[in-house]
Amino acid sequence: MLRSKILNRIRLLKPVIDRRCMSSASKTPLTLLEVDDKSGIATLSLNRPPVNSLNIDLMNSIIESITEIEGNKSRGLILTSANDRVFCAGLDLNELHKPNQERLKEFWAVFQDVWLALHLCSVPTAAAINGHAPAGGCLLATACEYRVMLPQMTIGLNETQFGYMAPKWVMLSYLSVLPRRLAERALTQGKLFTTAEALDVGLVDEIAASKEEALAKCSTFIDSFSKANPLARSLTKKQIREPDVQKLIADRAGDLKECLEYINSPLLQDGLGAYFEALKQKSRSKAGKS
Ligand SMILES: CCCCC/C=C\CCC/C=C/CC(=O)SCCNC(=O)CCNC(=O)[C@H](O)C(C)(C)COP(=O)(O)OP(=O)(O)OC[C@H]1O[C@@H](n2cnc3c(N)ncnc32)[C@H](O)[C@@H]1OP(=O)(O)O
Repeated sequence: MLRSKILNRIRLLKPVIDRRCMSSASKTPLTLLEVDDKSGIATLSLNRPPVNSLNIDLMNSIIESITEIEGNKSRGLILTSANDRVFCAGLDLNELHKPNQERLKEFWAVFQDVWLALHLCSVPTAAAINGHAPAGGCLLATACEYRVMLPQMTIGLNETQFGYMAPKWVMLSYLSVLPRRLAERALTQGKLFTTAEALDVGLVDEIAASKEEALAKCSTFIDSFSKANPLARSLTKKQIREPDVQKLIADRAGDLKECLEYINSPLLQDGLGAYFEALKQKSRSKAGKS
């Protein structure tokens, strides 16, 4: 079966699930996993300061946590952030800018893996988006089945704003939640939706006033499956998601090759360099360092 093939592959890649990746700087875990004894719902918090940008270690940690959740019979998974301002800033730009080629190959393969693991997770999944969720952050949220977002945040696939085109399978996540015409416009504009706009177009399902409320609303969504047989539910989810998943699985190597060429092209490297520098400059000005 497709799902078990992928999960087996993930397990082969990561045979020890209890050794969750640690941040090399602080030795704190990059994800925090808590399972509520009463509800059986697992909360997975991204914990890579300052902005939960996705590097190889964080993505591996997410995959390991999902594998653990599927193994420990949790009833559902809520994805959230340990940071009050940022859900996830997307891919770590350090991995994309002037990359080491071998590391870039590994990075892209793990990026594909994390999308597959979240997309095919057998238990109900919901994102409590308690901060900004640009690019890869939006991708994690849209791979979940339900989204609850805090006010005054932003979410969207903004790749064209920094000179990139989102890969085909990333676009599919958008198409699974937005009508085609709207997805096309938002993708080409690189639009970041405010929370209110995201609710209006259906990119998120609900707004919550606080993180606690967002978690509670995600739990209510997960509870809505209490009358569904878990196996039948997960097979149905898999069946619906299979065409999108197959598009990536059928050509992972081709996707990797295209991405490497694309990411390495001088024009895109220059654009990304300028974007990243502007981001650092903004951060320095905020801190009063310039
Ligand atoms: C033909 C085939 C085509 C195939 C396509 C191939 C390839 C396409 C690849 C493109 C895919 C991209 C997906 C991505 O996810 S790329 C990442 C995009 N992310 C963003 O644009 C977000 C950028 N960040 C922000 O907008 C803000 O940081 C914020 C998330 C809104 C948070 O704002 P704030 O709280 O004010 O924090 P700061 O801005 O001050 O940042 C603090 C700190 O963090 C650094 N940083 C922020 N984002 C990233 C990041 N994504 N990666 C690495 N570092 C990041 C920022 O520089 C500050 O650090 P310093 O203080 O050290 O400067």
